Amino acid sequence: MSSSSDSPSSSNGANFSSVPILDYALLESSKPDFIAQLRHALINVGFLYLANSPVSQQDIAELIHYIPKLFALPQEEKEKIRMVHSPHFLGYSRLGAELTKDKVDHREQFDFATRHETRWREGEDVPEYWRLWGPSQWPEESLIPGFRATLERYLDQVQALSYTFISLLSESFGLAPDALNYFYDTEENMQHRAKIVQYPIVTDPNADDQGVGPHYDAGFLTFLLQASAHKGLQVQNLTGEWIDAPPIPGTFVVNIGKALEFVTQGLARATSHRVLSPRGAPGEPTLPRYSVPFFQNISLDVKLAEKTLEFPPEILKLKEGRGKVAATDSVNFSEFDREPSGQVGLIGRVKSHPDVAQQHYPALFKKYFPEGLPRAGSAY
Ligand SMILES: O=C(O)CCC(=O)C(=O)O
Ligand SMILES: [Fe+2]
Repeated sequence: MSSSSDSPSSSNGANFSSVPILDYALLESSKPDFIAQLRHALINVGFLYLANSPVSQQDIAELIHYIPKLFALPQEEKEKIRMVHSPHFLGYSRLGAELTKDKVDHREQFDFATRHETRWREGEDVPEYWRLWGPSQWPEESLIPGFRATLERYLDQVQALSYTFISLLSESFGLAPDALNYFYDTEENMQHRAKIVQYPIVTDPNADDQGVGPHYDAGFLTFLLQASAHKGLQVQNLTGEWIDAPPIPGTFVVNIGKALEFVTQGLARATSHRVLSPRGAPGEPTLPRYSVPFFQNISLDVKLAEKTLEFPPEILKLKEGRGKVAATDSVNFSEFDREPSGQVGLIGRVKSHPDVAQQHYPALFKKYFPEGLPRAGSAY
């Protein structure tokens, strides 16, 4: 892939006006160039497109083909796998179930995750946050045959890519490829999450256009598949301007979560982003926008402040070139350094999905919602 926006010099260090495109094939032909472009994108932008990844394009096409069918399932079938039935916060969420910055997000979604048997057992002396991870809820196979196998195949591949990518990131910051392994558990004790999201078209010109409000992702890396042709995803640059990140077929959008920003001492930027609802102009298609974000997690038990990575001084200096990062609004993540990451994650989920918490985590529910169930969860 060639584009004027993929060279490190095309967006200046202090700010950015487009999201860089990295070509995974460059790893084979010229690894040092790939690593240099990656370093630039991580430090100065915090967002990048990844073209020619090893994830099978055929599997991606198959997954995309299933998405409208998933949302078109009878409402009662979707309700059968509502998130409220899952102590692992996996399953279906209706349109308008979540708030970001006190406004309703105009999206409907399913939360799925990579295969995992929960390690939490009732009555055993194990941390409650272990219960955060466990099996997904799947729609009835006969209603959408092959969907589960397709999604699992996709998640396996994105999971593998996410581990490779984190070792490339370590190299780009002058560390050994396995320097970040400390933050993961053994493979069978890890679980990563994904959502399949539908953003309906908003036709009323006066209606609010918040698909999802401005936020940071929480974990290490996000791999976003934009699964329809709509624009809508936007990324905030250092001066606060919103930059479009339109779908580019055959690519992932990769971005950094707050936990990775923390452990890399701010070298890898977590960048604020949002989605505007697609607008239905007369004569234009009325199909919704679809996306599939994959969130790479870290070990539930790890405390971020336990491990200080030693970056070469010349790498740390590169942060100076980008100027001051605007004040972050990271209320949700302030406990990261002191608490096990699973505890931080559990509290975040409880706040976002109070109905699930009321059902499965009554003590935490009481603590965070002493007045009872609010109208919707509030993520940020
Ligand atoms: O749907 C998208 O394009 C982005 C979604 C997102 O940022 C999120 O769910 O964290
Ligand atoms: Fe996000």
